[in-house]
Amino acid sequence: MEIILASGSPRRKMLLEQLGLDFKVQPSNLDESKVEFTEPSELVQRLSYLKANEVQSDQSQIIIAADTVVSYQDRILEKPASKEEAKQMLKTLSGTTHQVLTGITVIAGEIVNTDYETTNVTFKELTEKEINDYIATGEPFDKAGGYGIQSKGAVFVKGIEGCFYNVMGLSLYKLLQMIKGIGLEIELDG
Ligand SMILES: Cc1cn([C@H]2C[C@H](O)[C@@H](COP(=O)(O)OP(=O)(O)OP(=O)(O)O)O2)c(=O)[nH]c1=O
Repeated sequence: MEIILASGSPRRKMLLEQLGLDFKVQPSNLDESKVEFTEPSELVQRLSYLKANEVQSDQSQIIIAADTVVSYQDRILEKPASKEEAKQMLKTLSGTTHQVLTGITVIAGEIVNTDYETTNVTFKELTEKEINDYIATGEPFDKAGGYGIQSKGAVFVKGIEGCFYNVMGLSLYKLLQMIKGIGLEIELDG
């Protein structure tokens, strides 16, 4: 069966490559702003499903899609659209613990499996200069919450509770569980 990663995220591609799987990348064109939700977990699951569903063109494919948001108290932080927004996000996250939620959908023919994973991330107190310097690296703009734990944003992270790869955008543990959950065997290359 052909495996398709329905994502334009270079991190998700890298993570899936880590498993040695043979797959194609086909990002979805979903307009993420139109989706209604009550809980962040509902949002990420729904978006992952809609992305996967949009890309599926053939019953013989296995489609994998995901969506990541940062949640702090009653706010949802997606990708910052401007320097100002990135600054506000990083100020919000400074010295606190927030949640990173990633919804994952696996579709194989008519079988659909959607689930999500949460990781708690604790940031150190950030100074104005640290925030400005970090924004100047350009890193925040394609990442939920305005930081990347896998790159320079790592220096802000005091600790995490849960799966690291979930913060990067795709928990490999969860994905494998979900693939097995729908009765598929994935062979990891030796
Ligand atoms: C919090 C955090 C997020 N991210 C990234 C993962 C996701 O790529 C991105 C959240 O945006 P998403 O909308 O989940 O994904 P995307 O737009 O990059 O790609 P696609 O919709 O095509 O699948 O934030 C990191 O890389 N590191 C981090 O520490």
